[in-house]
Amino acid sequence: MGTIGRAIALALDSGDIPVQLAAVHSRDAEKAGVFAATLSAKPPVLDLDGLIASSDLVIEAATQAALATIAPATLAAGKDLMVLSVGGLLDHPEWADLADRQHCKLYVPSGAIVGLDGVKGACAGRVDSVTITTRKPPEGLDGAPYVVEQGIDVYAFTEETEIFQGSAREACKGFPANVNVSAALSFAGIGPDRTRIRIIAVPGGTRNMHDVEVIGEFGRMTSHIENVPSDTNPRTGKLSYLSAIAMLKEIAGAVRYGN
Ligand SMILES: NC(=O)C1=CN([C@@H]2O[C@H](COP(=O)(O)OP(=O)(O)OC[C@H]3O[C@@H](n4cnc5c(N)ncnc54)[C@H](OP(=O)(O)O)[C@@H]3O)[C@@H](O)[C@H]2O)C=CC1
Ligand SMILES: O=C([O-])CC(=O)C(=O)O
Repeated sequence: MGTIGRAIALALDSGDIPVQLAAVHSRDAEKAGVFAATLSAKPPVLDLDGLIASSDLVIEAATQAALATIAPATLAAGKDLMVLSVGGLLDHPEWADLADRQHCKLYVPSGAIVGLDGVKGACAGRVDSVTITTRKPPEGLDGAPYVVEQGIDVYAFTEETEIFQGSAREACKGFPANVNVSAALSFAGIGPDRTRIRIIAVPGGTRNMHDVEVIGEFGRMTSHIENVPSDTNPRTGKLSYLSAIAMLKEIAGAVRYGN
């Protein structure tokens, strides 16, 4: 029931998508209840087991830490799962196997990144490198575990400054609420250890930006997004929830566009 969860709930409540919001879940049931009461559907606020039991598809939009509980519980119950805290999937390849055994689906929307269709196509052939460069204003990086551990003052920079360079797997540990896009890119592409990421703090920046470059036998592909930070979480760009809403529409519909 954070930024993404509420945006999805509101989209479902508008009635534009043929999907019913069965229930919501939060650590703070009272706070969630206040929000749920504003929806015309008035979904019940349930504990996790109750939510899973009453749903066909569970959408995780919480944290990587919460995903460690939500994913195995949902999949073990044979229910489909959509994951936003995508970095939390990196160290759990067994969840894909569990979904397979339970005949249910694990969905990862593109979220705040663009071009994963092309990356998937490219990876059907030989790909030599995948690199993502993430640029965020200080507010979009503040408080990340890596920033805290390294004692980096993200507000002190006067010009664009690279604060991290490494693999997507390392980045998702150091920046679990900031670069889930690099995990989605890894799954679409060449995996979290070969996918490289640079994270750049942009003083005075107003957009969360991600530049992806893929080089392979197909040639070279680049993508660029300038994502407006959401109103309630500066780390999260608006396309994050719009992408999840679009994926829900496709799941509920008969036609699927793109790859
Ligand atoms: N894939 C992508 O492209 C993107 C992914 N993300 C990721 O998606 C996730 C959600 O993002 P966003 O909505 O912006 O984050 P918010 O911080 O706005 O909301 C997260 C919510 O999760 C709740 N929460 C935390 N722990 C638990 C738990 N154990 N059980 C239930 N609820 C819990 C928090 O509520 P409270 O603290 O009140 O309990 C909070 O309301 C994050 O992990 C974020 O990094 C974000 C942007 C893009
Ligand atoms: O919205 C963004 O820029 C991406 C983001 O927070 C994430 O990937 O975790």
